[in-house]
Amino acid sequence: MAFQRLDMSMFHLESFSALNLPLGVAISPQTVALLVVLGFIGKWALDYHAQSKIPAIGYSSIPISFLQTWTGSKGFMRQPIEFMKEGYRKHKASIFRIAMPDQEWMIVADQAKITEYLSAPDDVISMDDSLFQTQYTVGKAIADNKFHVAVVRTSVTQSIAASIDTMREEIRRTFDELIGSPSNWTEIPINDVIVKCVARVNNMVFYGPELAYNDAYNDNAIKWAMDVVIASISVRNYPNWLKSFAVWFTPIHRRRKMADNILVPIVQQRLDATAKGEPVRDDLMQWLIEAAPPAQKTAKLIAETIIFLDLGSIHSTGLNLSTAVYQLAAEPDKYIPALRQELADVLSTPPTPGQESSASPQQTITKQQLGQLEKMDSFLTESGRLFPFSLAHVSRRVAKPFRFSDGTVIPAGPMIAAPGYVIQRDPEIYENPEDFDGFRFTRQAAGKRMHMVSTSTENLLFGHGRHACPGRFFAVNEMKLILALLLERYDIKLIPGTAPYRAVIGLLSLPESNLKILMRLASSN
Ligand code: HEM
Repeated sequence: MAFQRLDMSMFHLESFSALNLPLGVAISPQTVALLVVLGFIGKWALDYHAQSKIPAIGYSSIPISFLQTWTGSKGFMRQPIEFMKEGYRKHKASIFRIAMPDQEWMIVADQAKITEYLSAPDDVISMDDSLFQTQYTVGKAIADNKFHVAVVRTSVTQSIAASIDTMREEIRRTFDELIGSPSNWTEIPINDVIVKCVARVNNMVFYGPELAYNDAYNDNAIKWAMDVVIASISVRNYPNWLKSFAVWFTPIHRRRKMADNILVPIVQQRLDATAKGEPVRDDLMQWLIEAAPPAQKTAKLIAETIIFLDLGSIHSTGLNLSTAVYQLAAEPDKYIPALRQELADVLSTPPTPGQESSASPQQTITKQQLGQLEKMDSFLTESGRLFPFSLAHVSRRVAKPFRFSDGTVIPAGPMIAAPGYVIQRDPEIYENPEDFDGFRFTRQAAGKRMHMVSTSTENLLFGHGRHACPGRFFAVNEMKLILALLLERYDIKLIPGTAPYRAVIGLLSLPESNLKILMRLASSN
């Protein structure tokens, strides 16, 4: 992006002004300035030549790169959804460009091309220099080591069935504490309840009671996500070598220190116990310790990985579920009786023997039964389809020039993404796509049914391809458990005169998280 280049040039200009070449040839500041300006113009010309083949949305027609992107970004920030729709309508079979204030994005509308760029090697189309600048906001170890991805995909997923009793117990405890048993309609800040519930359930299952019942840690983990967003926006335009320092001046620095203070001693205890061969909890902390490469097996680096996983798991699960609950509260009569009936039917059918070997005899619901809740699955999938968090999905950085099979070249530098929001509202893919149709997916033929955990280029909530979210199996079971207990225990509806709405800021689309709903004990309780 032009602004970025300009800043870099200014920086180089200052440091070169003191430069003396060998053999006593001194370069005057004027010469350096001229070289930098020529370099800037040359690079701009090359970039402009390479990128101008990709059609842009909302750019001015004046052929000056930074003026074009500046106009484009001003328009995009004002009407992001309209820009995305326009790009998709005009270039559905190809690629279009949009500008954000800090950088340019290549939006790949064609589904075959989405598959192509997702199949490119990581050093060409990279996840690392990502939207959240994780190597600076969370820590470099995360960017360098990916062992946690396999741990989540395998060990966490395999542990779901055995964790269900613990999860349900924590959900019940959180509901008792934060909602109680109101016999009359009572206003409840449901998003707060759900996010706290998810934080507590995850920390209990993954790391044990010491973290799950540490309010300071949970509170920090909940606020962590927003501070990472603020920090990533603040540091993105600095040169890479300055970003680690710039992060000190953002709120994430204080939060990271606080998390470290709590976490590092706990992880250290676990490392010591493991080294001495003492009995330890069989949980995510332990699986991470076991999977970490030797150089990564320190309390500091394991703690960093835990913080990163908190960041990826708590808010995404919480906000997705809150979005679905707002929809439920908007149309309680249409959906609540049918979802309760399905739950009752499934619970009255005993699990197939042998399929739930890890379920305890007193378990109230099993993983197998959660999998049979087709209406609930469809309801959650529909909520994710219509109300994703972002207008752009599977976002990556083009680290090296990338050539599509039709010859289109994307130069190194910009972000690349798929327009998930508009794809998921495409009438050629979904009938009446702008309507919330909670049981839409139950009408699909059994073998071809889209489920919440399915990923495809038409359903991008959890990403797609080899980096698709490895925690989605855990997240979906957790969401179903929370929703099932909510339906069993409470009636819900919107406060008259209110309606769920979303704030769209640039590429982000978030639910109004302060919206309260009315809740009371269900009439049958
Ligand atoms: C509803 C909840 C969740 C949503 C919507 C979600 C969404 C996503 C998305 C969109 C990606 C990027 C995929 C891509 O670009 O292709 C991702 C990656 C990831 N998610 Fe999730 N996630 C959720 C829950 C979780 C949970 C519970 C965990 C851990 C227990 C988790 C761990 C991860 C990890 C480790 C990655 C990085 C994968 C990689 O680098 O290959 N997520 N998630």
